[in-house]
Amino acid sequence: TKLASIPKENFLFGPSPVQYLPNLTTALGGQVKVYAKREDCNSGLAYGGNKVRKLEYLVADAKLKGCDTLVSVGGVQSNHTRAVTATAVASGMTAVTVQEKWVPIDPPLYAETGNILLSRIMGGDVRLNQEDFDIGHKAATEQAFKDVEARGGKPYYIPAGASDHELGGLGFTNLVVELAEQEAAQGIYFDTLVVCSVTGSSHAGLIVGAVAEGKGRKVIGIDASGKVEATRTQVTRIARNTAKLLDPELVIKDEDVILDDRFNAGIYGIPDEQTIKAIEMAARTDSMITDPVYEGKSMAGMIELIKEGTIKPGSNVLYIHLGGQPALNAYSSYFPHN
Ligand SMILES: Cc1ncc(COP(=O)(O)O)c(CNC2(C(=O)O)CC2)c1O
Repeated sequence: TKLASIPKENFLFGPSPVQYLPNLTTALGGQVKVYAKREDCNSGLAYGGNKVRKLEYLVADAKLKGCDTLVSVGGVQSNHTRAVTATAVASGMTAVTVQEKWVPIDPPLYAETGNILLSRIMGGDVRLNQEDFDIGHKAATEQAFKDVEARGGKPYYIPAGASDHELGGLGFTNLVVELAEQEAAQGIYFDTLVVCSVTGSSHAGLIVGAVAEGKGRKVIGIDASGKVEATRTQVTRIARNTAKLLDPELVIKDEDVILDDRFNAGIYGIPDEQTIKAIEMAARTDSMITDPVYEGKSMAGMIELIKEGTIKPGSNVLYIHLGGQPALNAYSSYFPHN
C-alpha cells in the first residue's frame, strides 16, 4: 500500500505486545474478553509510548529535509515533548520543547519530576511558560523556531501531540496493519478498540486503518481534552487528511468518529474519583499501570462501556495503552494513603 512507501524511522522494538488481561476480564464479568495493545512498552526510547510511533514518520521527514532540531510543545508533564526529545537525541538531533501551563495545578515537584525530568536528563532545551491548554498550534513555538534559525540550526516544527501535521495520523494507521498481522497469527479478532483522544491523531489513525480494512472494526475514542468538540473536529480533520494521503477513494464518515466525553473529569490534566478508581482497578487486577492525565480516563471509559453493555457480551475488546506512566510521579499527591 501507499503507507509502506512513506519513509519511516525504526524507533520501535517491533510489533507492540497484544496482551490478554485475564483478571480485569474476570473483574468485569467475564462476558467481554479484555486485551491491551501495549504501546507503553513499544520502544527503548525513554519509555516509548504513542508519540514515538507517530514520530517514526515525522523524524524521517525532518531528516529528509535536512533538519537538525525538533521544535514542539506540550504541558509541563507532556509525554509528547519527552518523546520528541528522546527521538531527536536518538537520531543525533537536538530538541527545543515549549512546556506550558496546560494544567492549572501546582502539586509538589510538578515541574521537577516525571516527563520534564526525563527531557532534562536527555539534554533537551526545555522552556517553561504560563500559556494555557489548547490542542492547536501555539505561538511560543514560533519564537523557539526562530531562535534555532538564529543560531544557525535547521528547525523542524512539530505541533502538539504530533497530531495536526500531514503525517500525524500515519503511525496509528500503521498500528492497525500491524494488529491485523498479530490477529491472524493469534487467530483472534478485536471488534472494538478503545483509545484515549486529546490532540487526536492516535484516534484518527486508528479510524483510517479500521475504515481501510473494511471489517467494521469499531474505534471508540475516550476524550481526555475536556474540550470534546475541538477534539472531535481535529480527529475528523486528521482522519480525512490521512485518508486522502493514503487512498483518495477512502471515505471517512462523521459516524466513524466516535468520541465519548463522559470520562474526561471535565478538564484536561486533572483526574477525578472515577479516573483514580480506574487506575487502581487496572493496577490491582493485571498490574497494568495507567496515568491520571490520559490512560486512566480511557480505562474509566472502557470499564463503564463494558459495565453498561455498550461493548456487548461476546466482544473481544482491545485497550490501546498509549503510555503516560512517567507523569504519575508528578501526581503522587492524588493517591492519598494512610
Ligand atoms: C499517554 C498519552 N495517551 C494518550 C494521549 C492522547 O493522544 P493524542 O494526542 O494522539 O490524542 C497522549 C497525548 N499527549 C499529549 C502530550 O503532550 O503528551 C499530546 C497531548 C498521551 O501522552
